[in-house]
Amino acid sequence: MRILLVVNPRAGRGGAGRAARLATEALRRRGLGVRVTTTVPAVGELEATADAVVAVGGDGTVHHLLQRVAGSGLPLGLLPVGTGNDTARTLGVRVPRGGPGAMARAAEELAASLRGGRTRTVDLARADGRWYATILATGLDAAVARRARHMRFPPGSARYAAALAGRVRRLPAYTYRLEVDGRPWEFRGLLAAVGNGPVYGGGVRMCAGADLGDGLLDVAVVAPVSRRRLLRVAPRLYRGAHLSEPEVTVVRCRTVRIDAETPSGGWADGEPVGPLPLTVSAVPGALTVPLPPGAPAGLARLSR
Ligand SMILES: Nc1ncnc2c1ncn2[C@@H]1O[C@H](COP(=O)(O)OP(=O)(O)OP(=O)(O)O)[C@@H](O)[C@H]1O
Repeated sequence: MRILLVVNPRAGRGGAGRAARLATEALRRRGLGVRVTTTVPAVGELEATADAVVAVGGDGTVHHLLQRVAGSGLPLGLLPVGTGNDTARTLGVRVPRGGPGAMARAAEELAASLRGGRTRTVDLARADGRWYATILATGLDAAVARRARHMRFPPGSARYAAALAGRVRRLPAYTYRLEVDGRPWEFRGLLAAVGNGPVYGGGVRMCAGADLGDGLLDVAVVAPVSRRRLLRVAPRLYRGAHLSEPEVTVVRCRTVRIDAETPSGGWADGEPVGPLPLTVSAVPGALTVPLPPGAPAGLARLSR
């Protein structure tokens, strides 16, 4: 079995090189062939030279790889060394925290999953041809994603909270025009988030009910709120407990067209996707991921 590690030296706080060395050792010890690269190969080259590919980086690294592996059946493993690591959280992959021991454990787990050879498929979303795994942000959250991308401090997922704090002085209200499975829906909103998975922004569970195996998108919209109210509710976002608040509405659908005059357009997996309008569809089973050897039966349920 040939594994290609795609390493992003810019991810997180620069631990990607070390993580890649640990993963290489762990994989070779299990008899797997390993190649390491810092550039994402074209899809034909990937399929011809690798039996599985691993993203050693954060959500941006995974996002760039999704554009190559989605729909191909080529398994994508993760060694999450980014800032937010929301795709890893979504897929139940351990995010190494607490020094070298944690990184070594994550590398061993990854190698054991790939060696085991069991995989499952999960849904992806596609926004005007761009694949993503987590959530497409628009409105306030797109502005937060844009700001977080240009910040170097604080490290880790606290960066998104800091970016939000910098955006709450004047909260926007946009006129949104959605088509949800063809049905028009117009409202004034602070943001609208289109979730394939439940989480973005370093652990914010905006679309907490999103299921990677249901073939559906969870569209969470938030009505305009005061700064005071937002700051009060914000901590609940990390538990998904905001969903019962009166300003929050969630609808499930296969396809949504989303339009609003916002300055930041759409951002998915922490990356810019483009200006609105965007049409997003759920694509069932588009991503194949390795399954840990002791994975519970509940995960295998997602295999198609
Ligand atoms: N193949 C690629 N081509 C161009 N840019 C890339 C590629 N892979 C990653 N990047 C860029 O590198 C930057 C940092 O990578 P990444 O997003 O993986 O780490 P991070 O920002 O620390 O983590 P996270 O996204 O989890 O918060 C991102 O802006 C991303 O767009």
